[in-house]
Amino acid sequence: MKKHILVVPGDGIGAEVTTVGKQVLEAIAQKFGHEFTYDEALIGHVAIEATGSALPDETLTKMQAADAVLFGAVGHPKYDNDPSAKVRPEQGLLKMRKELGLYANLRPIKLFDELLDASSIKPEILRGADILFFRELTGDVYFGKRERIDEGNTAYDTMIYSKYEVERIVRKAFEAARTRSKKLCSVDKANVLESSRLWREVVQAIAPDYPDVTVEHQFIDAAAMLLIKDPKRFDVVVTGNLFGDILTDEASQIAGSMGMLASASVGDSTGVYEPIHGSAHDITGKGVANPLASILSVALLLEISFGLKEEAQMVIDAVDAALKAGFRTRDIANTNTPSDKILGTDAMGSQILQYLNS
Ligand SMILES: NC(=O)C1=CN([C@@H]2O[C@H](COP(=O)(O)OP(=O)(O)OC[C@H]3O[C@@H](n4cnc5c(N)ncnc54)[C@H](O)[C@@H]3O)[C@@H](O)[C@H]2O)C=CC1
Ligand SMILES: CC(C)CC(=O)C(=O)O
Ligand SMILES: [Mg+2]
Repeated sequence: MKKHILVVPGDGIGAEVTTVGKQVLEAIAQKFGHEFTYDEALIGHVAIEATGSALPDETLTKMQAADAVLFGAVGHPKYDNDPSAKVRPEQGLLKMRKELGLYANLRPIKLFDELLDASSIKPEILRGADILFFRELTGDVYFGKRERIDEGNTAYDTMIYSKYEVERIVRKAFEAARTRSKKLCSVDKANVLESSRLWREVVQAIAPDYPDVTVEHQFIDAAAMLLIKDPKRFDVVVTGNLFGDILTDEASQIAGSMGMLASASVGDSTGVYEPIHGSAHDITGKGVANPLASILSVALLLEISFGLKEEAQMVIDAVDAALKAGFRTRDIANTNTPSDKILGTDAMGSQILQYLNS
């Protein structure tokens, strides 16, 4: 199979982990006789420095032309601590999602058995947890009107959803629920927010089209609590952009670390595959970032954009094998397990490549 992949490392550890992700793609190409070609493009802080824009036109054009995008992360402490900055790295990410029509962000939360002890949640609560989040990605408060008024002393952001935006993501979630345990949980704040009441109305209207799927509704605050109390009660979860952003960072603790969670952003055109984590300033440049989220994003890319199920499974098996052999990056190491072999980013990548090349 011939495919063209655009690698967009972005900022901070984004560059460190996508380097490994690309090596994994190439190892798969070699093993299975595929011809993958690659290009790179700028986004985020590095793009602002080079061009003045967080998403240069050239990057967007390359994204539109690619068969898939492997994305790292954006963000720089300079902006986090300067609320007045007008051009910001995160604008590049949001614009990319909007321009490419990436309205569905799939975030699988799957705990590898070997990491049962890496989480701060009790193993008996965690064992068997397997959740698929559908986070709406091009609407909500991230895209509504925002403004400073009252001479800068007051600010507002608008949480806004249209029916069609809710319907398309909810239908995707129902379809996925059909292929899993036929349970869908929709998360909103319909006891307070009008946009959430619209969300719930749409879910209720669509539900009869999927009579084989049992639907439950949870308010975001209760859902956040239940996720930790009893993660196994969830299977497919669908929610808005903001709630999905927050809930999935929380859910990363079910999988052991932010460094374990991959995602697929899909919709109207090229799919973008990205870890759920950010640029992680606190560990940038130290060579300790966990590359497994990027590697598992490669597995999603292979399966979803290219339909290469066997290749995707081999990547997951490689991650499983490395964990079974006791290899850990710092974030998933258990200080009580002396047999853990703690590796840096590249060395963990090498373990995965060794498996794929064997
Ligand atoms: N998709 C994106 O590009 C995202 C960008 N950001 C940006 O990233 C910057 C940092 O934001 P934070 O709130 O610190 O979130 P973050 O996700 O970058 O980091 C949160 C914590 O998780 C750890 N962590 C994250 N990824 C890891 C990995 N692969 N291996 C080991 N540990 C890992 C970090 O060291 C940090 O302690 C900000 O500028 C923010 O705006 C944040 C989230 C998503
Ligand atoms: C930086 C945000 C715009 C994105 C984010 O936190 C995410 O997509 O998980
Ligand atoms: Mg986030």
